[in-house]
Amino acid sequence: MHNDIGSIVLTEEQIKAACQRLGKQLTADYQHTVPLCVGILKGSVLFMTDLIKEIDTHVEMDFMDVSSYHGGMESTGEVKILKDLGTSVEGRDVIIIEDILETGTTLNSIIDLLSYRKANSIEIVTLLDKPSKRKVDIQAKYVGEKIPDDFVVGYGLDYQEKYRNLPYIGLLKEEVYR
Ligand SMILES: O=P(O)(O)OC[C@H]1O[C@H](OP(=O)(O)OP(=O)(O)O)[C@H](O)[C@@H]1O
Ligand SMILES: Nc1nc2[nH]cnc2c(=O)[nH]1
Repeated sequence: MHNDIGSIVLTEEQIKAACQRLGKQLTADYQHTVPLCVGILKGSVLFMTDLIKEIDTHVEMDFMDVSSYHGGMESTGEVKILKDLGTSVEGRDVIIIEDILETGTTLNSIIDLLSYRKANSIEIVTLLDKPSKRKVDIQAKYVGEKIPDDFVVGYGLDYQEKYRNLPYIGLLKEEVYR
């Protein structure tokens, strides 16, 4: 598996530092409320578990599975809800936790849905942000790292469902795609 990686984009140490920094900001910003952290499956699982350990105040967690990618590398623009929340968001302060924000299609539809369900506030935390690929005007308040327009894998992010268990984020060698 490691042999398929051509270069590293974020090391384990850089990921840990990003989680610590974001965790501190969230601790300060959510002192007076108990936010509902919503992890977007499956990519955000590794990031969410590391991030919430760095939040030093009460939080609750739930998950949604919303898919706009179907095994390849390009967004189809279609968003399907595969698994919905088990918690009501009405009146809640929601923190959406994502591994990557790219076109914004996925988060845009989730925000629309949670607003319709009357969440009190909705903020986005994303480990990675690819602003150059944005199609929808959407910004994350909390960003781990801005990255260029390359397809990354690892730490939750897959290529054809593999590489999610890499502890760092990297680029695949060209030959892996052939
Ligand atoms: O900003 P966008 O262009 O919408 O892309 C970002 C979304 O794409 C990935 O999810 P994916 O649908 O691949 O599901 P996965 O997390 O289960 O791999 C990623 O986890 C984000 O949810
Ligand atoms: N694995 C992976 N999924 C994505 N979804 C949106 N961008 C990416 C990316 O760069 N890598």
